[in-house]
Amino acid sequence: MGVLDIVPAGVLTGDNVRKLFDYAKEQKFAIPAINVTSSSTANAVLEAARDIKAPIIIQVSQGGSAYFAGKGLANDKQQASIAGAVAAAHHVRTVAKAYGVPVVLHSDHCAKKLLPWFDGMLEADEAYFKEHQEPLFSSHMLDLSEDSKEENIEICEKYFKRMVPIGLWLEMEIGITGGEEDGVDNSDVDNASLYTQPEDVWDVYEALNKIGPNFSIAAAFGNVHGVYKPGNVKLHPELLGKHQAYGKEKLGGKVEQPLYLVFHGGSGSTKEEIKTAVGNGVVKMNVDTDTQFAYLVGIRDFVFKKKDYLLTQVGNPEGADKPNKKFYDPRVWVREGEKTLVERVKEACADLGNVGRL
Ligand SMILES: O=C(CO)COP(=O)(O)O
Ligand SMILES: O=C[C@H](O)COP(=O)(O)O
Ligand SMILES: [Zn+2]
Ligand SMILES: [Zn+2]
Repeated sequence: MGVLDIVPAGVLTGDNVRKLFDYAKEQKFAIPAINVTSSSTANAVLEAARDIKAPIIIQVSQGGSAYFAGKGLANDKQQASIAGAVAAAHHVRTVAKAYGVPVVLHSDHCAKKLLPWFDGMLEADEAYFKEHQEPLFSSHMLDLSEDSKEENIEICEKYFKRMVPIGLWLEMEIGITGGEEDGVDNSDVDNASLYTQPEDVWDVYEALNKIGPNFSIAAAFGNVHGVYKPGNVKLHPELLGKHQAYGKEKLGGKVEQPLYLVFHGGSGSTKEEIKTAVGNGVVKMNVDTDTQFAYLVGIRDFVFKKKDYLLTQVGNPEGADKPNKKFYDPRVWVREGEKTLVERVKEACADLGNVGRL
């Protein structure tokens, strides 16, 4: 039995998202969530998943969404981020089935000041639901981790009540991911906020579970966005086991790992840290910085290697009259970045045990 016996290929919504995460938890693997900024990066992620027969998560950040629509657009009211997220979603929906893999289509961190972006996406989900009986996206993240726990939970409850009837999954953050995300600079937050307490995770679970079961929690265990020199980041994925044990006890011992947990700041993590996290019920690991770098590598190497073919439209070491079109065509040099990105996505899947799962 594999994932395709449980859910179909293409973008998953509603209970299919939970079925996929349940299967992952049961089989002790997790799915990487790769941030994309263009059809090129989205296609490379799908290509990797197809090649290794794995489900995949594609996500857009608020800044990535704006980029998807075009940096030349104004974004003062989040209009570019809304349009870009919707465009990315339609693109992924259109091609995902052709790649033959199940896809969770997700939006990343949304802090309080970015809620108009969330509202715009939710309106697009509701409109899509009216026509297709499912939302446009699979899931969205709310990140009120900078606010008080009470306010964080309250805002999540409010949105989750609107998301449940149309079959949207909610990811929320409690405890803070360090580093930077969408202009929210968390590089100076106090150390305790980087490690969420089991009681706080339970409070979130209890509140949201009253509304529906389709939600996940990004509990902090020292996670930081970005890649820093070794030793700078102290990840404690074993703490996630404590959240699961606390939840199990509160639920009367009936459910072994009641929480769906999300690992932020996946880039730069060791294989061992990733393994421990997955063992403790992480079903999704976000990777952005490492895949950004991977996308550059292929393009960078191509440009360095073919430099003498890229300086003029006509004329290269093979002759002054030789045209260089087949070197500067973006389908050639951007493709080189796609190839190295494909390989990095495959590596993330392998680290998470997400290979040959279809
Ligand atoms: O958590 C992330 C996106 O939400 C990705 O973090 P990294 O850029 O550290 O991989
Ligand atoms: O939040 C972390 C992700 O890496 C998103 O980054 P971004 O806001 O630069 O797109
Ligand atoms: Zn955050
Ligand atoms: Zn993150």
